[in-house]
Amino acid sequence: MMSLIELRNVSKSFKGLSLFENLSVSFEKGKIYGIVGHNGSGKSVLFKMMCGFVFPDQGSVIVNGEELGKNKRFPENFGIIIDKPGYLGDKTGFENLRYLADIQNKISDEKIKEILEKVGLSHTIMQKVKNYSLGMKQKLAIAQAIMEDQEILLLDEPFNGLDVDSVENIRDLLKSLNNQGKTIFLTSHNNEDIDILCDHVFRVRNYSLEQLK
Ligand SMILES: Nc1ncnc2c1ncn2[C@@H]1O[C@H](COP(=O)(O)OP(=O)(O)OP(=O)(O)O)[C@@H](O)[C@H]1O
Repeated sequence: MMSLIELRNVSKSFKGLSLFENLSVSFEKGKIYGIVGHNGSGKSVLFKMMCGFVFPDQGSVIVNGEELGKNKRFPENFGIIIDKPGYLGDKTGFENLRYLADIQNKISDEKIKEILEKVGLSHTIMQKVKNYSLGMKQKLAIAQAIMEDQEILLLDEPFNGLDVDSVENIRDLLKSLNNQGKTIFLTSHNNEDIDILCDHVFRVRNYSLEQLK
């Protein structure tokens, strides 16, 4: 079976800080993958290379059979949370999603409302994002990542700042997206999230990925 995403002999460093050396790994469609590792080990950089935000110094990243950076500058089909997403503070959560949706595709207002409901933000629809709590911003980031029905989700710390019930809700949401065939990659410093959700788990170690599950 063709891999969904393959990294071939990838090396990446920043100003003498080596993060990956000759990393080769492949990921299949339809799974939930967990990526764990120490602060600063390179999890976010890995995600950025997988979606073409950052290019490896050496080696290649192949998504759906196409090498990133060759013909494809930017792969479609990724829903992404990496770093803190920049929002327009003076706009409501709804308006922020509306704005992002207009840049990319056409999404109906109903669909945006449905997504806000799914992540647990339907009651804050009239509230400005600058007044959102940490957890509310995190839910908005999740909404942004999933609203276009993207096939591949790269979610860096999706549970950050969420209360217990919200963690449950988002876990269920991710499972249902996975049941619909989406491939999900997530990082977490919480082992329970990783254990409960992930089919496979990799740890960033020795400038490479070590498979734990
Ligand atoms: N554009 C960049 N320029 C220079 N250094 C960078 C750049 N991007 C990342 N780094 C460095 O690469 C290392 C890995 O960063 P990364 O964000 O991938 O870590 P992480 O594993 O996601 O950490 P955390 O668990 O804290 O989120 C860090 O030391 C970071 O400072």
